[in-house]
Amino acid sequence: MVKRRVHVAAAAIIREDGHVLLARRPSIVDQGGLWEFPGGKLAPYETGYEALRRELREELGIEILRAQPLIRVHHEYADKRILLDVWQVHDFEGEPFGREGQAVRWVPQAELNNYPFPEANHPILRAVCLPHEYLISDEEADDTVFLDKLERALRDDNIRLVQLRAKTLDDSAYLKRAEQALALCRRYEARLILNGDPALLDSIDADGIHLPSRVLMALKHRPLADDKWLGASTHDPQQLEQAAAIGCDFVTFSPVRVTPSHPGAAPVGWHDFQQLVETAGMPVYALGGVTRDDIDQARAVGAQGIATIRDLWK
Ligand SMILES: Nc1nc2c([nH]c(=O)n2[C@H]2C[C@H](O)[C@@H](COP(=O)(O)OP(=O)(O)OP(=O)(O)O)O2)c(=O)[nH]1
Ligand SMILES: [Mg+2]
Repeated sequence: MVKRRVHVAAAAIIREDGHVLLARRPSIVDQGGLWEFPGGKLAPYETGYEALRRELREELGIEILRAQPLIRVHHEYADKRILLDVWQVHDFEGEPFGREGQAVRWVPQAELNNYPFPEANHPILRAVCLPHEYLISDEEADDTVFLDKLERALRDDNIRLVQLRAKTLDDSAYLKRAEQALALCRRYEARLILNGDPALLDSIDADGIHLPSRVLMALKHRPLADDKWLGASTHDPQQLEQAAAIGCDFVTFSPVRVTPSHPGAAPVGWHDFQQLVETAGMPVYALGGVTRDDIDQARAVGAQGIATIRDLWK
């Protein structure tokens, strides 16, 4: 049987207080009774954005004023192949309500896990909960200098996702720094991801682990519980596939551009990056020679956003 292909535009409407708008699919339709991001199938000749605007008029009675791509998810159901083309809606007119009688609810991000979603939605939930900038900390000999720089990024640049990368520290110095960094991140409600062995989380209750690509490629299973974040560094299609196979929640992909830190590495460029992100099946941060000024460009080609050391670690 040749499976039907379905292209669906859906909306992640995230309020300023972080609540996300969900709707419940009527019990009689496909995936009935499950919660979803409002939206629906593209009509012939419609673009994703046009379909999004029409569906939200029809389903919620709102008029979208501004939206940006969030993530594209390809998923195979038993009866069809689906592309979920998900947009983050930044601005709309009207008060959303269930125009087709469906339940509609603003849900705090922390409670999203309590709602049953269709299988394809897993990466969307990751994308909704992750910020668009990922700060990777630089090598820093002194703890006090390190903490000052970290606090500056949290306070002045509003960073909410931090990777503690410190290859030059030994284990005990790393743990000591991680504890201090975690306390600081907690104060700013930022997440701290440790770069290293998953067993680090037994000693310190950080928010997750970031795997170097070499470690990623050696794993057979996801090495973390589901309530922690698992990230990984990737540089080619095989590593992206492996990240999906072991259930990573997000990845960085590098180098996208020429970067002084890795002068020998061939940059992939935005065009090829877009092809890689399209089938990644999880949020991807562009890394390598990119700055905050590149966030819109990165998102336009499907990325979650950018990851950087240089631009945010000052
Ligand atoms: N809108 C939406 N659809 C989703 C999500 N997750 C997911 O697997 N789907 C699937 C379920 C359906 O097979 C398909 C969306 O179709 P739909 O029934 O909403 O399409 P539509 O609004 O155009 O409705 P219809 O006129 O075809 O009945 O995508 C999601 O988060 N939002
Ligand atoms: Mg619909």
